Amino acid sequence: MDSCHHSFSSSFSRMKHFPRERVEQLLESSTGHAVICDNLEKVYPGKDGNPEKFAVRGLSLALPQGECFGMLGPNGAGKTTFINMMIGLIKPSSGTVYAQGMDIRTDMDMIYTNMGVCPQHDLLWEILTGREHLLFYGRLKNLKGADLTQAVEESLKSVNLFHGGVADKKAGKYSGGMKRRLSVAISLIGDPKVVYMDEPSTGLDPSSRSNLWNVVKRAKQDRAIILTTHSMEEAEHLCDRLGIFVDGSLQCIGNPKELKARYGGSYVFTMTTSSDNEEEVEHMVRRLSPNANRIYHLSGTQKFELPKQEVRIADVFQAVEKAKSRFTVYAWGLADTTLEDVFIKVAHTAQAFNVLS
Ligand SMILES: Nc1ncnc2c1ncn2[C@@H]1O[C@H](COP(=O)(O)OP(=O)(O)OP(=O)(O)O)[C@@H](O)[C@H]1O
Repeated sequence: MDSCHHSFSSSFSRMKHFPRERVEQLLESSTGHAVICDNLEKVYPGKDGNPEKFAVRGLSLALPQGECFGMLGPNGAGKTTFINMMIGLIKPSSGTVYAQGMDIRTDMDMIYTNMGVCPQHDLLWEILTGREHLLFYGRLKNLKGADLTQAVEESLKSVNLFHGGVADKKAGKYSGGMKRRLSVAISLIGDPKVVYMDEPSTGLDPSSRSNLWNVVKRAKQDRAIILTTHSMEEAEHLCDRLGIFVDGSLQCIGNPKELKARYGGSYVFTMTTSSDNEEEVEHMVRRLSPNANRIYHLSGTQKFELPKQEVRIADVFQAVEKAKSRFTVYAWGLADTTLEDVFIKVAHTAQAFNVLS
């Protein structure tokens, strides 16, 4: 699917599904799309007088091998429902997914041999060691004998659970970070070509998280990874493309840079002075950018959004230098849009639109 082909206004419309010929073309193409979602839908039946719930509304997406695709979205957007359909835990209401060309409606048994899952909460046996977990899951992936032993050793080394005998300690004794790394290792054993990871680094300290990111980065070279996350930092670090999922549909797709360029149309300018100079600061900002929008104001500290097409960074620096010669500036800053700003903007605007419609 083309990246970020939506304009902001049209992003509210539902993602169009692929025409049948396009799906067939993708399935046959030699470029090898690891995952193709074709107009996938899930409607939960209404219960106790509540109306039915459209959790996923006609989602179409194609992922090439070697790509890590990130799903961002507010709580309840439908990400888990989407992943649960792809891993065969629940059946779609309509549409389907092809993983490595195999259909989840008919070939799930075959798909399992080539698929890895790292669930949101670690599903480990307290009394089994890390090595035993990997041996078990390796056998499920049809590994045997020397191949199995080698795959387990490599896997333990890749997630840093090999040295010092940790591999042979019971998982019940592992720290949170070690359990998470083991879950990721389990999802990657047997070299699956499609891997789903649900919030892989939630709850990890910064150093364990960075270790885990390295594992994921190495792993994505020759497979497709779909991960959900609430961490913008993680999304930016790991994902080649991101989709922002709101109320059952993808509102936009693109790489982090594209999304920021498309949706982050403003700089954020902050300045702290004494309260007596606040008005002067506001005048200065208005002269720089007539359509500036004050978004924060508290005892001398003010924050403005400056539309990018109106301001030149050099002019901002010049204006600040001038201001400094007239009154005391305690602190100031100019920041570009962050992925978090993009997420909040897209999610809020789409939710507001859905409420109105
Ligand atoms: N079995 C069910 N029956 C009815 N409604 C459901 C069921 N499971 C989920 N839902 C509803 O479908 C919507 C999507 O839920 P889902 O768990 O997929 O969201 P999510 O994006 O994964 O959220 P989170 O980020 O909190 O994990 C929610 O409104 C939820 O209440």
